[in-house]
Amino acid sequence: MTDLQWRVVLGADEAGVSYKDAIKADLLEDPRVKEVIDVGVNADTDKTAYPHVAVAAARKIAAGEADRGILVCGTGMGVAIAANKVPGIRASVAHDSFSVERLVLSNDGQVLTLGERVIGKELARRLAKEFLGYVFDTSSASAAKVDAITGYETGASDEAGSVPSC
Ligand SMILES: O=C[C@H](O)[C@H](O)COP(=O)(O)O
Repeated sequence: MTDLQWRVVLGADEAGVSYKDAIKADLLEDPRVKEVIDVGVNADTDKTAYPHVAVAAARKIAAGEADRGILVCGTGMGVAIAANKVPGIRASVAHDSFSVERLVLSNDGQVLTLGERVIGKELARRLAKEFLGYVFDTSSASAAKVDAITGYETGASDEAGSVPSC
């Protein structure tokens, strides 16, 4: 991102709050970030289940109130599965640099999810920073594939029994 600045929504459950707060501190110092929206939880004593946090965050993006999301739970998987239930949201766990790159450049993913019980804090912080360094190219060859995902979500491109090339 060059002249634009991100509005980033953050969320975590009790298992991810420590990393979420570390990433939040980083983002508040990041000149590429103009707004951080924290939907919680804010303490590991808060037992709000991860689907509620993930959907609340994803809805901010779907509503146009945030551009990107970073969600943390124990594995990153539960928050990804939940966030993907919100129409228009593409979320995935990514625990290496290449996957973070492809989450944006291949899949136009708006939500990166991380597992606090899986990777180290410094890697999580680095991946969060890298995530904001990529912008999907709508003129790329990947765009039609992302459009196909959207088509299955909306029903627009569902052709029963057929497997189109793209
Ligand atoms: O995907 C789920 C997360 O890892 C969560 O933090 C822990 O969920 P659990 O308590 O159901 O294992």
